[in-house]
Amino acid sequence: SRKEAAQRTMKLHPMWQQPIAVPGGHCQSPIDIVVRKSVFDSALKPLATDYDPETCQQIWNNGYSFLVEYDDSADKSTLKGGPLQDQFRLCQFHFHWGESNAWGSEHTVDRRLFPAELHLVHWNSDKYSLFEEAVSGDNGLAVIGVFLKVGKRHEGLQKLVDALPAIRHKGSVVEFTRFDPACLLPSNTEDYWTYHGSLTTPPLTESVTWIVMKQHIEVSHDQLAVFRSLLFTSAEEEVQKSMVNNFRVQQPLCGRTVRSSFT
Ligand SMILES: O=C1NC(=O)[C@@H](c2ccccc2)S1
Ligand SMILES: [Zn+2]
Repeated sequence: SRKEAAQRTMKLHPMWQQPIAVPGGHCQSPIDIVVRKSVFDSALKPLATDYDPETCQQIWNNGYSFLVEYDDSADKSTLKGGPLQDQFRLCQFHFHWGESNAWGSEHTVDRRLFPAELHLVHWNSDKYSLFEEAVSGDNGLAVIGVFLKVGKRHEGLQKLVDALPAIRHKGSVVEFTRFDPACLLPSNTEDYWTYHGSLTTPPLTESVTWIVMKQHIEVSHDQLAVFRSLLFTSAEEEVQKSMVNNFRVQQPLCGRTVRSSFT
């Protein structure tokens, strides 16, 4: 088809053919966080996460990233506080990364790129009864973004890294239990930027309260290399494409204010 021909010429994975714009989308993500333009808000509280490792269910390759999914049928792994008024349930976390350590994050800080970015995705269980409803609802989602830097090995991440070879191909899933995602948060959960934005993949809905942590976490070069051993493609496809550069480019701020919880 013309679309496939266009994708072939653009040599882009269908997913990452950057949509030119979302019709009427003035609150898109990710963005560049300009530190000196962020506005300190003393009303912003520390994050209050309360994650239950027993709700961890599986890890799978969805052809764009790998997701660790949690049982969100009850208020067991929750996020409150920060900029949020309501209680949010953790449904999954995943990462975005580059083919090299020079880039890979979705958000940037004063144009600085990080090699990867963790997203912990939560939905508003005070307002909605399902993630699918919250995705397109007002104040539906809260996503915590954590930057990754290459340095010392992250002991908590290793259990996840060891599971990746079993889900190399798109569509593969394995059981993954008793993982506490709190171990992936930086020690300082008081300092963050927050702004109103969107999902960074389709449906790109503008239902997200973004919470981007100021402090990064460190992972080793070898741990990040295992992320890059994953594939965008399923086992049947004749051409295997390595899962790298699965990030969206920064979007216009369109007059939005980024608040900071710290001075
Ligand atoms: O933070 C985000 N990262 C993504 O890949 C987007 C997404 C899309 C659908 C479900 C969960 C997350 S939104
Ligand atoms: Zn993401």
